[in-house]
Amino acid sequence: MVGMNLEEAITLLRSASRVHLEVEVLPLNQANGRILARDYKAPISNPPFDRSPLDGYAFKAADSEGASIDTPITLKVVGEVCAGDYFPEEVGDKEAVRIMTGAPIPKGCDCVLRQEDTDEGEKEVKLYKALKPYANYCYQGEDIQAGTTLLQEGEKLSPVTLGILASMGIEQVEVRRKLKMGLLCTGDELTPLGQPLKPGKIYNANEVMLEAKATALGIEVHVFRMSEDTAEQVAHVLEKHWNEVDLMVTTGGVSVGKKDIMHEVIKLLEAKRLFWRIAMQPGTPVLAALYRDKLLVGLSGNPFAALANFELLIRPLLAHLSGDKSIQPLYTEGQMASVFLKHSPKRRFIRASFENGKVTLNHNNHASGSLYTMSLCNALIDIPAGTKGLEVGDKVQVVLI
Ligand SMILES: Nc1nc2c(c(=O)[nH]1)N[C@H]1C(S)=C(S)[C@@H](COP(=O)(O)OP(=O)(O)OC[C@H]3O[C@@H](n4cnc5c(N)ncnc54)[C@H](O)[C@@H]3O)O[C@H]1N2
Ligand code: MOO
Repeated sequence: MVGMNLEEAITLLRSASRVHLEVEVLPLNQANGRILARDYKAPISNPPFDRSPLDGYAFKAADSEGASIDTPITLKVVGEVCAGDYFPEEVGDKEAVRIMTGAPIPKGCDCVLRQEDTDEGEKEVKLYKALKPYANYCYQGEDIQAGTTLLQEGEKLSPVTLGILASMGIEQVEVRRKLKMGLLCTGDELTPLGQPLKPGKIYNANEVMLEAKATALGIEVHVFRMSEDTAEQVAHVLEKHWNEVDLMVTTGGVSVGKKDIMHEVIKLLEAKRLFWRIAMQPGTPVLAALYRDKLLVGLSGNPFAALANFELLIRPLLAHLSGDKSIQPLYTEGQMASVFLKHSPKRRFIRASFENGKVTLNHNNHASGSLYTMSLCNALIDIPAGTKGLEVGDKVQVVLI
């Protein structure tokens, strides 16, 4: 079998390079999706005070004993408290305070009766229901106790965790800076968007696709271009921008043809080649090297192969380097709802749709140069080497993408 096992390649890349993501301090509204650089403890309790969960009346539960529709109990209303206010005095026996949802429960009260169970009186209130102590009573700190470890270093911030930090009055967070990935698409045939196609030329599909893919994973993508497709020019561009990124990904020029210049680029840079070729199809001819402690990974130029290389090899690497485990590829099991007749002498990944455990092939075009048929797909089927074909009902491993 030509090439390294995919999992071994991932392990090798992960262990070959180390990046240091410095700490940044960001306001909460810019920190969604970032990785925390330290633990966060609760500086205050939440709620910060005992509060009412209802609009009604607060009083001592003992004063409502025996109250019912037929035998109401009357209490004197000594004041009113809305959310945002507080009632400054202690409430005495046989007294009640008109209280709104979210308002602090005044001293001397141990329950809240909803206004629907009263006559909603202003000066006096008739209670139609007896309450037990601490009925309808939200305790200080029942959500979060001051001092609790809320979030831990390495956690990824989400809208919910940002909301929790905000509820604690925390304005800014210490997070790791984003991982920076350089992206350079090689190939003389590539025509920038907006320019007419000359004979033999094509538009650059990989650049925008991989930039969008990596950006969606929370990576800061730096796109580089070269003026001519020569090993010298590519080596020059990579060298020039090497310090701006944490790893560099290229596409094209990794196979065996005359213009497969990435092999020469590695030599010119005097980078250490880690491997060439992975035992997978598409995307076999991946080339990886280490240069000044950073990785250079050259993906196949064929757009579907570049996508498969990105999802299966680059994505686990980005998860490792960025510290964001949530961007790991998601493997699951599915059952074939279509047939795939081809023999797979190599480990093969084919595009498919995965829904409710069923794996469907939408078409027969699996060519690594065809991207269009990928547009309806959300998964890759991982077909082990030596598989004769897939029948309806066969169990398969799928990678969700
Ligand atoms: N004699 C052999 N020829 C090939 C072999 C082999 O083993 N022996 N391997 C084939 C396989 S498999 C693949 S995959 C390709 C990989 O080639 P490269 O990674 O070197 O890529 P290129 O040759 O530069 O391009 C391949 C294909 O993709 C198009 N392309 C390139 N870049 C882009 C882009 N940014 N956007 C859209 N399309 C792109 C390019 O025009 C070519 O058609 O090699 C096989 N050959
Ligand atoms: O490895 Mo290539 O991507 O099969 O076409």
